[in-house]
Amino acid sequence: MREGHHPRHREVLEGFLNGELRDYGEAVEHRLRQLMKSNRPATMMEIEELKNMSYNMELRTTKGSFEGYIFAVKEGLQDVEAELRRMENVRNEPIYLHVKNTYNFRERMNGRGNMQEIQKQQLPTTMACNRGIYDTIKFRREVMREMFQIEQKKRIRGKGPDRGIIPAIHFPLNGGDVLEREPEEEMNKKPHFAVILEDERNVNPNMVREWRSSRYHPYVKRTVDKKIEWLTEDSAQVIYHHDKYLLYCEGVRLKNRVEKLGLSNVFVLREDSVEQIHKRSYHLALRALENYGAPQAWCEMRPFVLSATLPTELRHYSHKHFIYTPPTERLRISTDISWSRCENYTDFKIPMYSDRPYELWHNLILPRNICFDYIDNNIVDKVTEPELAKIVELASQEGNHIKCPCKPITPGGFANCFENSNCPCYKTNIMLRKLNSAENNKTVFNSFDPLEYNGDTPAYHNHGGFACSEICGCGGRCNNNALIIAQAKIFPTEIYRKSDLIGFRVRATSYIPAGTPVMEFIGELVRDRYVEGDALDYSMQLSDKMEDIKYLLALLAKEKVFPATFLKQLRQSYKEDVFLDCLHQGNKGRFLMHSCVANLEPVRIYQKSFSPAHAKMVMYSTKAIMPGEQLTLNYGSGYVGLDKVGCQCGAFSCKNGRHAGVFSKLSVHGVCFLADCFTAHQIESIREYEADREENNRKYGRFDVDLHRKDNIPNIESKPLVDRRRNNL
Ligand SMILES: C[S@@+](CC[C@H](N)C(=O)[O-])C[C@H]1O[C@@H](n2cnc3c(N)ncnc32)[C@H](O)[C@@H]1O
Repeated sequence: MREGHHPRHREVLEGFLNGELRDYGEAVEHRLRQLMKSNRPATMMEIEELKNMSYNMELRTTKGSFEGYIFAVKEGLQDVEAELRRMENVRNEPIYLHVKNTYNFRERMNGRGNMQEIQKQQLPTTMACNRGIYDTIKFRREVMREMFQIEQKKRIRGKGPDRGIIPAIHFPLNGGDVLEREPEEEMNKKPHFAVILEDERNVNPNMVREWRSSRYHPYVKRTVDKKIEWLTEDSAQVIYHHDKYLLYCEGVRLKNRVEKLGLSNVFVLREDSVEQIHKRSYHLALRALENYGAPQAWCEMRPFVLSATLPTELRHYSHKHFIYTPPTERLRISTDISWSRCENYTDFKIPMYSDRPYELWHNLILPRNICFDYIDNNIVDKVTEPELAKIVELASQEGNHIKCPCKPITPGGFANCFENSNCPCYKTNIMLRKLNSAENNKTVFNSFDPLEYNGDTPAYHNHGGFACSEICGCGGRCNNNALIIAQAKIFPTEIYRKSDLIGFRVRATSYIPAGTPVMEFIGELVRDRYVEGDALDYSMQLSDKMEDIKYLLALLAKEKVFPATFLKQLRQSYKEDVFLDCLHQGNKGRFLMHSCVANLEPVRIYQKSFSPAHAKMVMYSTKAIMPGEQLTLNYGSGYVGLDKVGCQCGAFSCKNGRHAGVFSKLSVHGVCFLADCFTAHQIESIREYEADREENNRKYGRFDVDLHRKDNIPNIESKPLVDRRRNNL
């Protein structure tokens, strides 16, 4: 190869000629034809010359390989669309769009602002398909249409400084290029086609920077087939220490993370008293019995009398050990299912394992539905959910949102918004207690104290909190933000499967105290009508049109929280039930299984305003969760997805379990009996955990060693048994 030549330049030229350069006018076309005729590869200089001629065309070469090109939309979009289709056919996969500078373009079109100002702002708008693969094409068309309309209004053919404002659609040639999306920070500044709720706020400002600079992993936005291929290629058999060392390490990891986020002075892993445990057990018992559908005979909670041993009825279902010992040899499918989203955080990774007996890396079979793109914030597709997108925009106007002016006492510290009667956010938080019909409802939604339900059994419409956010004076760093711990992702977890029957699940790999906001359930906000097919198994209801209008909106109206006009619009956003769909995009919440005695309970926490798009689904622990325990949710009695195989949760009071008959005809005292069982079970497990921790501390050193020492993060795993290199991807 001669110097200055690129092996693929000829291909590029052909591409230009056949496709995107067609509209660049005669001069460009003529030059191109000349070059083609010369029957030799074009030089870099010639390409440069062409680039200058077609002022808005950019050929990008990175590390000697042609990665993609930019179309300038000049005459019309039909050609571009035809080219898109052609490329999709050739590559047999959808092409994702990357749209730049459309905002500036639009501003200019509307004749607003002076050009220099607009140039200075340079607010690129990046758009990527939100609804996953199946809606790509639809979404793309919408974008096309919108751009075409803009283009029709006025055509700009100027040169020089104007060139930056021509809308360009970037069609990556290889999947890897997709990772060149703008950081989401940019997307949030001026969303044009897609509305992204929330910025990537985290409690540690340093982290935000790191986070934003992180790039997408090439895995993200691949087709499902490619993803399966990728995961299969990446899988490796690994050996772990066969004692509890792994769990000890996970404990250290948790501590490190708490420390790193500056939470160690405010958040403590607290253990409940026996009375508190029993109170939670009573709620668990009520909730477990809801699975039976029929009205139960309730009884007043009675005090728990600690007996020395577990009740015999409970013995058969409680494991011999509450603390799990990880298998020595495992098939690791991924070191981190959040991919490079979190690559800078060695402490925060979500590995995925297959622990099926006899499964080895060469006979690994993965189901398609494990493929998804990891996201941190709920998203709304402006095209499919215009109402929700609109209400988010409206809520950003003064008077339509709630924020506080509070400031932290010491710089970098936490503000005391909670129990500050002047804080509007705190007052709203307390106002929500009125949703609960219980007389003495004191359910506390603050940042660091364990959540305790008082009164009613938990349900969306009668329990919820309001949290400070980044628009407040405190920036959300205060004690009135129940989302802090969940969003800090301090609890290490792993995804694993043991049998085909129930697929992949989530387990905690460290201790989680009761009443803690463990994680958020993240997904795409969609209306009821879009939840179909596989999405039925991966969606969670976020708002209920009947209940929410009856309770939540009625309360907001009564308390005159918002102006009447906004309240009316708010009501519109509750016209249909809204779900969080995490089939294509979500977080680890999509792997949560159902249990008749679930250890997580979803609670809605609102921020800024009160539309479904402002609600966060936070998973609180209903009891102390032991290291290695599976994280579960109660899917509710309406969920029919378990009917095929029957519930496999294995809980004592499971509706598919041995004792189902007993629980369906439970006497008044049965609830108390069940609560007693749960309490005894928990006391035993906490006792075992403490003994285990003591033993680990003796064996491996203190748990609370100097957290800043690098060698404090032990190397928990040995090398893969088989060295496998990625090829052909
Ligand atoms: C949200 S997904 C959970 C993740 C899923 N196991 C996977 O591998 O992607 C829900 C599906 O998991 C299965 N599932 C969840 N809980 C179950 C249970 N207790 N018993 C049996 N299957 C369950 C059902 O097939 C259900 O439709």
